[in-house]
Amino acid sequence: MSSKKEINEDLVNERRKCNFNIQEVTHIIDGGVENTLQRKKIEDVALNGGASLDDVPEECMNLRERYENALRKSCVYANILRNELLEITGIENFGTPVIRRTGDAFFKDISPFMLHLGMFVPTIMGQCTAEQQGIWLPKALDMQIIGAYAQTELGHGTFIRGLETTATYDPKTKEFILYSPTITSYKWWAGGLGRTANHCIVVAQLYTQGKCHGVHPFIVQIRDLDTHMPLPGIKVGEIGPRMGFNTADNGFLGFNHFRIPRMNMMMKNAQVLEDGTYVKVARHGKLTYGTMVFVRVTLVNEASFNLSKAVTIAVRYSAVRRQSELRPGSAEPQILDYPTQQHKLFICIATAHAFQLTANWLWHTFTVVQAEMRKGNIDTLPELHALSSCLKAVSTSDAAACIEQCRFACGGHGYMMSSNLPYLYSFVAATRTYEGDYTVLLLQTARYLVKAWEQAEAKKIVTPTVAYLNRCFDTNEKVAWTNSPEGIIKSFQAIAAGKISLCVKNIRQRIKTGMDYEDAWLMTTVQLVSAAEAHCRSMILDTYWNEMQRLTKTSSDNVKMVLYQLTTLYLVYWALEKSGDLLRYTSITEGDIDLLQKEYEDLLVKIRPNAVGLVDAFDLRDEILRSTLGSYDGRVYERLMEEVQKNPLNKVPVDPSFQKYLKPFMKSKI
Ligand SMILES: CCCCCCCCCCCCCCC/C=C/C(=O)SCCNC(=O)CCNC(=O)[C@H](O)C(C)(C)COP(=O)(O)OP(=O)(O)OC[C@H]1O[C@@H](n2cnc3c(N)ncnc32)[C@H](O)[C@@H]1OP(=O)(O)O
Ligand SMILES: Cc1cc2nc3c(=O)[nH]c(=O)nc-3n(C[C@H](O)[C@H](O)[C@H](O)COP(=O)(O)OP(=O)(O)OC[C@H]3O[C@@H](n4cnc5c(N)ncnc54)[C@H](O)[C@@H]3O)c2cc1C
Repeated sequence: MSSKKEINEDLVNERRKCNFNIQEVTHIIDGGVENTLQRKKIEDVALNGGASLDDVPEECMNLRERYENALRKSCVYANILRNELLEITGIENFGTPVIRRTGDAFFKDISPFMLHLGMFVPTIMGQCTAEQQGIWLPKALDMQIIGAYAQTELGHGTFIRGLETTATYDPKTKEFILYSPTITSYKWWAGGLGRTANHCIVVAQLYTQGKCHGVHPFIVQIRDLDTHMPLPGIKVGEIGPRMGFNTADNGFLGFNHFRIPRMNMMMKNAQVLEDGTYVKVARHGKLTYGTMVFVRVTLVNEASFNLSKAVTIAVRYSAVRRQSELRPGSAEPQILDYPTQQHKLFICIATAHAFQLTANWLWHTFTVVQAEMRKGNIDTLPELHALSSCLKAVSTSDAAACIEQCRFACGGHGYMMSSNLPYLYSFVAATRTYEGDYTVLLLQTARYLVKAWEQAEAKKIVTPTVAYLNRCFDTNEKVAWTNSPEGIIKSFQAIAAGKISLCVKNIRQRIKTGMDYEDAWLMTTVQLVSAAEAHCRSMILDTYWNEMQRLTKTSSDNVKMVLYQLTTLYLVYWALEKSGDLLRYTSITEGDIDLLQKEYEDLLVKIRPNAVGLVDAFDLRDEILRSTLGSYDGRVYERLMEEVQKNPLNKVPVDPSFQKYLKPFMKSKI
């Protein structure tokens, strides 16, 4: 066993082998040297302030202890956030992913404040008038009030128009009356709502002057600010243990004719005047869904970040772990030397990069669309919605699959909570469902693609992200296959165009047989989901390749080389995964596929010496990784043993239940 301060010898050797400048890659991932410096500064402040490393692991606590512990740490963390971190970033950047990341040093699971910061505050920013923001925002940012986002109900999550909670305007008292008419109308799932929040945003059907105007957001105080008792007319509680998110106190909420002032309707996009007149302010009906678009955009970043943590853990562990023998009697190899292990892991490194660059690009697109909308131009919103929907769906789904692969790569120890891989998986698995389920969001993108196809058919110019449709439209022939990054990207666009074309053809054929449009659409949805996924993959491949080319223009040769290898690995991996589609929509042959397979295997060999360097370049501090398997020093076995000492079950040599149950049972006669 190595002494405490020593770094595992295999990891030392791996780092010696690394042939590129790790810091350079870190700067690329962070988006520049300045960003790296800023991130490090934020981490120093946040973590030196006392990142609460628990004496007892969170997973060894009971439900109540876990919640209380999470709340205790949330208060410590929020104090650092409001007193120190916001000064560094500026209040306008309070939601920056860099700040969000430091939270992981405090919480293995989730903070009960996450939804306050992640949705309550952004909704006030996005859905309130300037006057309303003046009232709510300072209190929310200073955490004098703590909020949740209660949209989903027991009966409806996806179909927002089907929500049942009502908000009926009473002009006599100038109040809205909130009511939960059925069991299925109870709000369900909102994070932070069960025990922590004293306010929440409630999405409800707005009634005024006898007419329903659809769903609108309201800000509602649900608990007394002093006693924290639920206010009369409010029924609120925790929904119970779940696969992850167990310290987020996800809650339920019902209203019994609960009154709120008129001005608690969030009035940026629509208003109810004192006399009850309904006034629509926004030029687009779906602007009330704005917070969801914002969070979907941020979730691509989340997918990348969480995957980078998982693959850092799995690659470091694979360098330390030795198992089996290649030849009788030979020394046991590092498991990272097995090509099958490299196949599991290197694609995860590349995927984390691909999503990070795509997330940055998407965030930039989001800010441009926001700026346009502030000027009154809403033309680019449908494209943003289509983009954010498919990128959220595919990135969260792929990240969850990759994290699970990282767990497989760590064998039995990956199944330990202390590896952190189960936490990462359950967190990211939820992101595939919340903020819009995978299938549902891909179908939203498909709507956009079908319209874009019809525009291309009518020889109209389509928006930039589907511009390939104009080019592909007339091709009845298969696209010529070329094995180059550009060739693979072009082929993926051909796959997407071919699939969209087929969907349109099938919808039209079904209509010809007498189906109405809705049924024809419904019957084609399996293909529509596949078309939207293909479109999304072509976008990710294109963005990853082009952004990496741009970002490495001035890099040193070895950095250029290793990042080129990784980007190519990603392109070739997906070409192989989708070889059936390539055979269908391009001129690729079986021989070309054999060559791709060979190229893929060669790339694994080339990347192998730099694998540890590549994960080190994510520059994830041990406090943020929180893994017995993945720490920088590679003291895997020592940490697993240390963790055992913290397990409350091991505090006494004989468990009291022995006397209570086991002994009497063993002594009893059959
Ligand atoms: C410490 C620092 C912290 C910093 C914070 C960082 C945080 C980062 C992490 C954040 C984590 C947050 C945790 C979140 C936890 C989870 C929260 C939730 O899940 S909240 C609830 C979310 N719910 C959903 O997402 C529901 C999904 N459903 C929908 O979005 C919609 O109902 C629907 C799009 C599926 C359908 O809506 P509907 O009204 O029925 O529309 P139509 O299908 O009829 O479409 C009509 C038309 O509108 C277009 N459309 C739909 N949505 C939008 C939109 N958002 N924007 C623009 N346009 C939209 C649609 O495409 C149609 O267009 P058309 O032209 O007619 O085809
Ligand atoms: C951990 C977690 C945290 C959450 N936090 C919050 C929160 O803070 N606030 C909040 O308001 N909500 C929250 N939610 C709720 C979340 O937004 C919803 O669960 C999510 O939007 C999915 O909706 P649903 O549960 O109604 O699923 P459903 O819509 O019932 O989906 C079930 C299945 O039906 C399919 N399906 C549904 N509609 C269609 C369709 N039109 N076409 C094809 N297939 C369809 C789906 O693909 C899925 O396979 C949270 C959920 C989770 C898991």
